[in-house]
Amino acid sequence: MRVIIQNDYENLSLWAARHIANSINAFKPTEAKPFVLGLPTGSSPLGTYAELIRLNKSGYVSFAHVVTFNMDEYVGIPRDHEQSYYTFMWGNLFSHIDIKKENVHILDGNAPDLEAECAAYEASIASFGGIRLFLGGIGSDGHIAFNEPFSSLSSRTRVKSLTYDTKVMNSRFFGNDISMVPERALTVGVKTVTDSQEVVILVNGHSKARALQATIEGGVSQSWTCSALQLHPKAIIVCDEPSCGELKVDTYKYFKDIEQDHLDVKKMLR
Ligand SMILES: N[C@@H]1[C@@H](O)[C@H](O)[C@@H](COP(=O)(O)O)O[C@@H]1O
Repeated sequence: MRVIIQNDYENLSLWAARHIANSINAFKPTEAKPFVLGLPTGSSPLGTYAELIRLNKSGYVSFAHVVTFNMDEYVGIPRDHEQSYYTFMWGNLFSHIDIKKENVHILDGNAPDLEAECAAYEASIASFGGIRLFLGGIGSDGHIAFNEPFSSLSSRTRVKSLTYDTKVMNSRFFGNDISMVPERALTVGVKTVTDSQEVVILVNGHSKARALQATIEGGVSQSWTCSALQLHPKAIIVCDEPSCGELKVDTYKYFKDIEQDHLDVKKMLR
């Protein structure tokens, strides 16, 4: 596992976006060989998306041959609801870049048969040869996508009931009214994420400090689904200083030292 510790959220976002853009450029995608990118919602990726938009508008990277799969979607709210992940993704990224509409994949939380929808999503990912890079965030209880604590570490895309904690956290987007937060979501599984060739997870702020500690220093456990990343051959955690508060001093120093030549976001622009 690599851990990139940036001073603040802005540099975390620049690092992640430039890493993604450089990965797309190095892959040299074409229509026949698209770059397959997994994407999250939430507040964590907003800065990364803003920088990806800027890099796209400046001509540094193109999404013309990028295929995306989003991590999750609420069940039972209309697609055009202001809190649907569909609305979030088009508002915060897709409408501002040169991606083709047909290359965007988002789970349909209103599908008549939710299980069939999830199975079709896994099949669609497989039809593109799997995901090349999965970008993710993390919940304060360590969930990735909506893989709540005690989700199987070999889980696949499925319907999940949201925990009370997650509903409380997400109620801030629903007028602070927990009863307005959907009870269920469709989500890719832990294994769907860890099957990707590379996983990049954004972790920022004090509220994520325990989750970061569990991700890096804890044992692999279904009680912190983020810990499954320890078994991944190419996982990168991009975090800020406030989220490092629960790490051992030695752990912190180790990653600062070993990554010291890879932290300067200015040097990432080619
Ligand atoms: N399903 C999403 C996750 O994908 C996200 O990582 C998490 C953290 O959100 P935030 O980035 O706003 O802290 O929230 C939700 O539960």
